[in-house]
Amino acid sequence: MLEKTDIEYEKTILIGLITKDQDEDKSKEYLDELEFLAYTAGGEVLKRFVQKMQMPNPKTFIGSGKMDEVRVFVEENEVGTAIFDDELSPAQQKNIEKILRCKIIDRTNLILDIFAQRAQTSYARTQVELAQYEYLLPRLAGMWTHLERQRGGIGMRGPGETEIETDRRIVRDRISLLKKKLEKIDRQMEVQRGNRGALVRVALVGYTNVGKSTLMNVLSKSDVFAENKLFATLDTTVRKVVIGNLPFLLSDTVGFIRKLPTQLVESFKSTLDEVREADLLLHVVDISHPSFEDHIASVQNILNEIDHKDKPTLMVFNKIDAYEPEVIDEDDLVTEKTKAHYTLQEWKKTWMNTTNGDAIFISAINKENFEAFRKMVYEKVKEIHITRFPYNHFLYDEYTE
Ligand SMILES: Nc1nc2c(ncn2[C@@H]2O[C@H](COP(=O)(O)OP(=O)(O)OP(=O)(O)O)[C@@H](O)[C@H]2O)c(=O)[nH]1
Repeated sequence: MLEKTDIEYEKTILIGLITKDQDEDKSKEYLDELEFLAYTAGGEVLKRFVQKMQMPNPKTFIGSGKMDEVRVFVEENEVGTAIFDDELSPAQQKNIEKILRCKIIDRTNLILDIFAQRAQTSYARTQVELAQYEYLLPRLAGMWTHLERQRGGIGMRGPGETEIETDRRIVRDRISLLKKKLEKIDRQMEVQRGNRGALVRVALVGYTNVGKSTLMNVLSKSDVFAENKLFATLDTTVRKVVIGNLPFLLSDTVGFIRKLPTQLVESFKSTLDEVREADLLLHVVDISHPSFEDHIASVQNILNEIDHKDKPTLMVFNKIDAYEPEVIDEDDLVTEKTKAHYTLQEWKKTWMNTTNGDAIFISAINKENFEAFRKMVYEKVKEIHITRFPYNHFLYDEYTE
């Protein structure tokens, strides 16, 4: 496991906006997440700069006065990297580099970088490399030319500098080569999936760091990599799990995040096929996270994008051990909605109603409510099994712990 002392952290600043559709609290939450991403990528955040603006400045993202303040801070503190909380256009990136003269990374680039750092297998590496080249292609002209001396670290993993600076044609060739390589592996994986026979397939989905791998471990008693950093899992792990006497296949796949770069959704299509072909989704949510409702919406958006919004889904609210009730001012308790979000108990009621009972509240770490969860998964898998194989009365008589 990577501890903070194992690597040298890069001096980093974050830059975000408070816009008309994003209030101060939201902006803080987004920057908290960006800081966690930066930390995962190897950055130590010295300061956050936030500006209130109707919309991003088309030339430099933030206004010129603010940019001056940032420039002075960067110079005085020898900041190596400035991370912007949105995707920058190639022109914005170039203009900002000229002013700040440090590495300029946007949210998309940062996520791609973490994926590059985390990719373990040649398949995951190929998928990330493809996404990185697709991100780079429109940004090639004249990019980073004055930054040669500062290469390495955040945002610089993956395609090497010679490729970055060669012309678009070579990059396009590389893209089509990688696509062909992926297609070949995809076909092999399709065959593998086809060979898995008649077992019901269950897929864990959810925002990054919600506890999917931990849950996979406790359900299958295996040893899947779980870490308190984002995107610990990039490759899909599939395990056979038996609950009671009913076997099924459980897959743990890449975590989702707000504004997951489209290049990544595209190149991870086949990893996500595991989700597409699942009979049942376990949508894991970290209920102790203040933005968990936004996370649910982000996951649902990505599921819509990959076209399976209507799949049977069990909402699994994890980390109830870490849930802290929101402290709400007495005066705020006037509306039913506010009241309903007050305690874990009230949350349970709300979600049980919203999901018609397809929700469960657990702690994967200390196994709280775990037997009820196992039983619920068992019942759902059994239901699917019976519908699919009405004549195969199988072994499932009763659920046993
Ligand atoms: N307090 C608490 N922490 C948990 C619980 N379940 C998991 N965690 C922790 O949450 C962190 C993330 O867990 P993972 O299992 O790696 O999460 P993941 O969803 O697979 O993460 P990605 O690979 O980023 O998608 C780890 O530090 C876990 O120990 C829980 O029930 N309670």
